[in-house]
Amino acid sequence: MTEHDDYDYDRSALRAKLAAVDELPGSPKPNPILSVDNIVRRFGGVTAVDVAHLEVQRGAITALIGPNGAGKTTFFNLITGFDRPSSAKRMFGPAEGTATWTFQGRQLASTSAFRVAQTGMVRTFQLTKALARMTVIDNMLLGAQSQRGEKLGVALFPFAWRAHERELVAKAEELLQRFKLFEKRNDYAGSLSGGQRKLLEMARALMSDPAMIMLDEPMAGVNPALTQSLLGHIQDLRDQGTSVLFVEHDMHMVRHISDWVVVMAEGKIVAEGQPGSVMHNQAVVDAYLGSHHDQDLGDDALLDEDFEAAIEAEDEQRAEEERAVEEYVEAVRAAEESDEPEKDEVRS
Ligand SMILES: Nc1ncnc2c1ncn2[C@@H]1O[C@H](COP(=O)(O)OP(=O)(O)OP(=O)(O)O)[C@@H](O)[C@H]1O
Repeated sequence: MTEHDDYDYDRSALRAKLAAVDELPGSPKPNPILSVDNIVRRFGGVTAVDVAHLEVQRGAITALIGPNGAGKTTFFNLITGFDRPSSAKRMFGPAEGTATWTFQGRQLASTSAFRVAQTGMVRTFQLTKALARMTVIDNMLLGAQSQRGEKLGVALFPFAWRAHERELVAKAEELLQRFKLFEKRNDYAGSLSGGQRKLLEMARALMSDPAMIMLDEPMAGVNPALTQSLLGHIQDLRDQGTSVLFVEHDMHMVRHISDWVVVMAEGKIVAEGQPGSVMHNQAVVDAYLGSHHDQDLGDDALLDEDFEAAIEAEDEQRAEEERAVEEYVEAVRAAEESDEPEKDEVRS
């Protein structure tokens, strides 16, 4: 949770400010928590992300939408340190802009996922195989680790370390109660339903009191009974001081809870605006229609080739993501080990 004085706890005041923002790609915000410039990511011949400028308003629930393959997940991976931008392409003359992004005024380019989380920008990530084999409570404690390094003294004094551990378990249990997962605390995370996994991913991210939480498709696979409570949780987070950036295909959710919508297509930001108006924007209509009409559906050979390439890219993407999450978990564990006093020391 952020302690910034300039956080708009009053949502109508926030919306009034956003109503005055130009509905144009890259438009400046009155109080940005995140600002991104010149971020490009290519996979072979595909330019997955090519964002010239984007500002995300502090205190807002911002939705990032766009057709399949628009680059939303890749963009998330880049700014959270789970992926690296492609190096700037040298043209004749000066280099093409260098990727830079700042979060709460801190430069984050070339920062590892673990360090990014320590700055307060925390994303949810799916349960990889290793995480699925851990219990629910252990998943929660893992979520707290990005914060531990900052607690000076905890690493040095065993009594402080023990008290801190107790504090973390209490906090984890409180969050599990809030997300109705307490009864599952000792179950393997892999045994949870799709909706419960989403709740765990969110609860885990909240262990470090992030200033901004980033949710990748929070509604995917969630049954209707849980939808309402998830929406409620997200709005509560905002009201209590956490800015929210989320990727979602479910337009009902986007309209229902977001204060601002950013639209991506073919790697670029093509529109921004308030949820009630942005979908009428011509660039958005074109992006969504274009995504279904740009293939020659009569050419079976082309279709097969495209299909195979798409499947391959998806497999590669999944494997990359799994690798990045495992790397993150390793970094967390290494930090944990260096924090943890020797067992003898703890007993003494
Ligand atoms: N690791 C990878 N290897 C190859 N291509 C990739 C990889 N990751 C992403 N891509 C490609 O980059 C483009 C953008 O993908 P991305 O998943 O970021 O889009 P998206 O907007 O999140 O899509 P969706 O809404 O379908 O999840 C796609 O063409 C995708 O195939």
